[in-house]
Amino acid sequence: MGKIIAVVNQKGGVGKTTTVINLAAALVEANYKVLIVDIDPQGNATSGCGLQKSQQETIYDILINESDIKKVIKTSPNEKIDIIASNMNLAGTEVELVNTKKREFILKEQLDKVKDKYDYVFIDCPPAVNILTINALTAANTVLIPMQCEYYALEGLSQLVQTIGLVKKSTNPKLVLEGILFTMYDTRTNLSNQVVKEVETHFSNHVYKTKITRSVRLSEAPSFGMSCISYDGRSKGAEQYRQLSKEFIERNS
Ligand SMILES: Nc1ncnc2c1ncn2[C@@H]1O[C@H](COP(=O)(O)OP(=O)(O)OP(=O)(O)O)[C@@H](O)[C@H]1O
Repeated sequence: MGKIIAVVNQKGGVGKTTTVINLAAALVEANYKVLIVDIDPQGNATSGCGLQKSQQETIYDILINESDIKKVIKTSPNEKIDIIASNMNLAGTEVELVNTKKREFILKEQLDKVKDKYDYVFIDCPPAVNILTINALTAANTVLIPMQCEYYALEGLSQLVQTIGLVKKSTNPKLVLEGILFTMYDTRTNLSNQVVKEVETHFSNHVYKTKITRSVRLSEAPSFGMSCISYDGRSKGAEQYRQLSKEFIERNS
């Protein structure tokens, strides 16, 4: 099948990487084949999966040096998730690709060579709308948006929807929304509940019923280079991402 999902939000620190790693880990636990593509120069998905950022070849080599994508794929030591690593080399891509023709399509052309080996491919995007994010949105079938329950998140969401609209008009007409996931959710605050209500009014079918609350285990796991599912499989964070994976699968079946 090889469905490609770009995990996107131009706002930083909203839980993109945490969602990519833990949703992927929950799907692998349920016997699905998953590839993570780290396209963020911060390389947090790379280190969070227990891989060194100083890999010999990374997504940079795929985008800039036309390296063979099959040779760049590594496997995370704990969860056995396939992953294409990233590091700071990627930070200059915008400038390096400036004279490259069809530069928005590089990732798509490369992923087309391997996607059918997987059930799902998740692309962890940087917190910006730049050539890396546009490559991800051009390669993707769908967009998954993690968001926090903050007032400004609503503004950010409408900007993101506009960006998706622009990509649909230019490089990827078939791109659709996979879902909106509330992260670091706090049921006790009125603001959280108001933001959820507002988003559900506009995107009712697309908002995941599963909400990810704040959890210490989820924030600790990356420093051990593993998902929360591997780090503490019985924790609340692990259970919530398993629940999300079930909802994700149901929607995709
Ligand atoms: N549910 C949660 N509970 C507690 N901490 C969380 C939760 N989700 C994410 N975090 C923490 O919040 C921080 C930001 O999360 P994360 O790196 O996943 O966001 P991001 O959107 O990928 O960030 P960036 O935009 O910088 O790439 C990290 O320190 C992470 O461990």
